[in-house]
Amino acid sequence: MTGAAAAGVTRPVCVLVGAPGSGKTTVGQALAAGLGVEFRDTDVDIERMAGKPIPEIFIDEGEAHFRALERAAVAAALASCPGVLALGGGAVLAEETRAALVGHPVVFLSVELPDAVKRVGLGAGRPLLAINPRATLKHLMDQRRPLYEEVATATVRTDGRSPAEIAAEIHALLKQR
Ligand SMILES: Nc1ncnc2c1ncn2[C@@H]1O[C@H](COP(=O)(O)OP(=O)(O)OP(=O)(O)O)[C@@H](O)[C@H]1O
Ligand SMILES: O=C(O)C1=C[C@@H](O)[C@@H](O)[C@H](O)C1
Ligand SMILES: [Mg+2]
Repeated sequence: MTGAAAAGVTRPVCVLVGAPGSGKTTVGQALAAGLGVEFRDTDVDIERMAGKPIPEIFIDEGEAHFRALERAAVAAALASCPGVLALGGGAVLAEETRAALVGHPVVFLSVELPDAVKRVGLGAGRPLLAINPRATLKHLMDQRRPLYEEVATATVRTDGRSPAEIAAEIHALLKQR
């Protein structure tokens, strides 16, 4: 038994970070299935906590309120998720969250703009991409790449690769640890 397990502390086997459309949810589900562990997504936790979809939180209470819910959701999940945990695309903007990720196995799913644009389409369900999705996505990705790299213990490229292939690479990386 590890020290953490002996102390009754639950930690994710893998935390996924990356831009909208990098595949955190899709790859995370495949990875969790392959490892036989639960999959958790902080976006889903936030919607449950707020009792409404993320676009409605942005409209009704604004982005600052959403980010506060997100910081709380990430902290709770890091302390209670025993499986694969996907964070929202903007979670790493919070210094508190970046600090909380230290010591966890964090995989940055990298994606370049052409594949990201294909994957998010018109940005449906992603409030930050509601206007001019391509330009906004480019701006978000440029701003956030250093933050994803700062928290990551490994980076896995996703361009032109299938979710199953990416999940298999992460599975192999986790086995090496
Ligand atoms: N490697 C891939 N190749 C092709 N399509 C992909 C790949 N990964 C994800 N997709 C598709 O791209 C879309 C976005 O993927 P997904 O929702 O998993 O991204 P995300 O990183 O969770 O985004 P968000 O930050 O908005 O939650 C989905 O339609 C998914 O099927
Ligand atoms: O990139 C972002 O800032 C976001 C990504 C999504 O996962 C959601 O967390 C929300 O739509 C905000
Ligand atoms: Mg997602």
